[in-house]
Amino acid sequence: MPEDSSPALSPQGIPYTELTHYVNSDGQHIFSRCWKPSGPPRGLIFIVHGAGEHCLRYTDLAEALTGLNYLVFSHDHVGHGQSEGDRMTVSDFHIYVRDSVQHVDLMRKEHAGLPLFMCGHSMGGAIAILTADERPEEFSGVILISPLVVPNPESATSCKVFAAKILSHLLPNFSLGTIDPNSVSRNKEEVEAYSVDPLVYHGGMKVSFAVQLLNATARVEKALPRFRLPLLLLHGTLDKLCDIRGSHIMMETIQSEDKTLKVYEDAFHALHKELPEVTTSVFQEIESWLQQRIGDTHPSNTE
Ligand SMILES: O=C(c1ccc2nc(C3CCCCC3)oc2c1)N1CC(N2CCN(c3ncccn3)CC2)C1
Repeated sequence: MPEDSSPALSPQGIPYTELTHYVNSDGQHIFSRCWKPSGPPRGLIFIVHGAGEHCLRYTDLAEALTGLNYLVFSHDHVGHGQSEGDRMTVSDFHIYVRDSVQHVDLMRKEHAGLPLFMCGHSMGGAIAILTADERPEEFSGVILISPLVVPNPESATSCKVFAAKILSHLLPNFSLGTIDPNSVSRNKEEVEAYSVDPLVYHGGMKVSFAVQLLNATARVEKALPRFRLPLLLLHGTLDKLCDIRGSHIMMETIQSEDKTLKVYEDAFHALHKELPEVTTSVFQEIESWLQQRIGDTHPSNTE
């Protein structure tokens, strides 16, 4: 039987030969994106997106950072956006961490010696924490926007968790329903943009995926006492998806001496896609935090 010579296609039907990508250790094509500054980069920033979304949703943040001479890179996790894999499905949460470590290694080969920061949102925050736990020596700091650290106590009671784990074995694709984007951001334009984005997964969360998110929170809990990197945490008080309590627990548990928690009163989950006054502040906080921590040792940092 001749080998199949037709090019691999993205979920949207685009040949991967036309898309920037890398191939993960399961042979899956992972869509990747790099935003480059006009001049020599002074540092690298790896953006880690959350569940159901994709890396191109971080273009605004990436372009703000390239304007400050950072090189920004990201990818669509397996089963998300333009990467291969069943939609918002993963057999083990560690696959997201493994693929992130692979992308960091690929970028390190091209940009050795530059300080590297990670910025994760929601589930992407959990991936960032676990990636930092695997490769702490790689990173100069971590920025977390409403990270998934502990499950929301209302949505993950011990009874619901037990039921989810049983159901996950019997009916792994059973849908737990969808997230109402109006509960994630007060910005109606952002809600609309998210709701019509064809690269976003708009289906319900499978119970097997929710169990993987629970597994992630358990692994994060074990990793926190080992975390000692410089940290900027940003969280809204009215986050109904990832409880701000998780960020307070992180601040109390980690070994980092350099740690900052910026709380946004009355803000919802997607702080980087919230009301203009919130999102503007989030971008400014990130930029100034990076500015204070990027060593001036690198020639491009002497500007
Ligand atoms: O990573 C997540 C996410 C999604 C669902 C989750 N459920 C849990 C619980 C479930 C029970 C077990 C314990 C974990 O954690 C989640 C994290 N993301 C990224 C976020 N999305 C939401 C929609 N977005 C949005 N919506 C409106 C306007 C702009 N962006 C983009 C970000 C949600």
